[in-house]
Amino acid sequence: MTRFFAFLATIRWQDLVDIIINSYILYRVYVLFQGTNAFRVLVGITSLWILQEVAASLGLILTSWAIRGITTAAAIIIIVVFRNEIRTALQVRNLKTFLWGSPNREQATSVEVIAESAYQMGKKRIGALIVFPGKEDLSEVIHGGIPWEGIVSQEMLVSIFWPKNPVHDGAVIIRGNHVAEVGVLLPLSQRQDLPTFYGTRHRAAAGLAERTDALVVVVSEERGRVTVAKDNWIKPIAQPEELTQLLRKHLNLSDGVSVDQQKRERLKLTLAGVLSLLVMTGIWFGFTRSDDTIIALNVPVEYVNRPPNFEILETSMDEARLQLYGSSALIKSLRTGQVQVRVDLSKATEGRNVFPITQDNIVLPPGVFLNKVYPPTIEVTLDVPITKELPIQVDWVGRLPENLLLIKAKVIPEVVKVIGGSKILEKVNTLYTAPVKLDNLSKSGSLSTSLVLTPPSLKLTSGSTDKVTVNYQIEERSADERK
Ligand SMILES: Nc1ncnc2c1ncn2[C@@H]1O[C@H](COP(=O)(O)OP(=O)(O)OP(=O)(O)O)[C@@H](O)[C@H]1O
Repeated sequence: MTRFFAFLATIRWQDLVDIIINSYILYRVYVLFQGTNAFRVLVGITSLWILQEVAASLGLILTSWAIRGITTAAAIIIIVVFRNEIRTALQVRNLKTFLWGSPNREQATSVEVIAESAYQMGKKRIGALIVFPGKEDLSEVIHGGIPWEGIVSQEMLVSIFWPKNPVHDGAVIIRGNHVAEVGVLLPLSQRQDLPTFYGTRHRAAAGLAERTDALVVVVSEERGRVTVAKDNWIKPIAQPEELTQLLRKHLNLSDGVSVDQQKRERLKLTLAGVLSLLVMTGIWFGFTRSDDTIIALNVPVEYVNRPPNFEILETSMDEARLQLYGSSALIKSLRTGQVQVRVDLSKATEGRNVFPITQDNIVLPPGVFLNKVYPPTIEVTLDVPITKELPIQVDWVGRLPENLLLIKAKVIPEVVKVIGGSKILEKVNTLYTAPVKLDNLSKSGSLSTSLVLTPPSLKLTSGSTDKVTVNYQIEERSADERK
């Protein structure tokens, strides 16, 4: 028991927030995608992944390797094949619905108006085909629609299907409280068991219902009967109330759904919430509480907040050796750059400064902890920058041929101004050019070369250039000199 409480004490508030945020994301993915094909495939991929982990833990090398390949390929395929469905699921009206609401519930379709219109059209023998999409994307199976942004009303529906209207042929698509498209061609059902008096209008309704999760209402021009097609069934509906009920259920509008169904829906969502929480807690434990692993890392030391009037002359160490520990999953995923050692120089003074390296100087990713650090202190010597004029000398290398003699060499400019730490510049009295090979020279002339700033902390003053010209004079040795 005491062990359990000791364990609880190690859980930080950040860990709880972490689990809650990720559980909620998982729960929202379920709410937005439930019932779609993409969701079913996602569940399949997750099951494959679990299977692969089990196979790996049992040591089934080939099986786990093969499942991993299939899972990776399937994850790419899901995005390509279901891109339209994913887009539809994410296409909600506002951020609030995306983060909080139920995607179907916000669209209050006037189901009574639609039911009333269907029976009115039936009475007047006006044929109609009305599609109510579910969660699945229809764009792959329907064709030829004309966009139509109009709020649903009895007058509008009747006038669209009025036989003299140019767009009365085909189906209308209802989204929320809008007629989204008119004149849409639906796929025909190939079923043999449909009654013979069902013509192409009814076959089109059955065809779309078979292929997708849409509900289609048909009004027969010949008989005036209202028929509904959904999944694999198609049946006449005698009363407007019954049609209203069916539409409410399909559109997930609560007051039309029975109390039982509402309860079931609530239970399903609660279960999804609890399951998301359990899954995320499990993943969190797997990640952060697996066996502790220790690693040693060499991390470059960063010196920050250097007072602008000082230069760093010398440091005792450029790297600190850290011994870190944490769960093996976190330690394995550790990348350079996630760990930083920083020494704050804001309070440093001229000369030698000693800084202790403690937990406060080290930035670690969450879940990774410091065990030891070497060295425990770092020495930093700071210096004040000054400007100094230095003569330039040519760095001759190699030898002239035996018969030649370098008489004179002049560097232009002869001096250059550099900026550097006062202690450094105390010891520097000359600046050299880049090495110039004597072996290549055969007669007097001039050449261009550059300056080498040594030590590298030196900088040229503005206006100075690191390019210099060397004019040199070479003469032949006399016979006596050669001897
Ligand atoms: N693939 C289709 N997609 C959308 N609408 C279609 C399609 N095929 C036919 N229709 C609609 O159905 C009408 C033809 O209906 P048809 O008489 O063949 O069918 P029906 O099932 O007997 O219907 P009704 O009882 O109204 O006569 C067309 O004018 C057109 O508006």
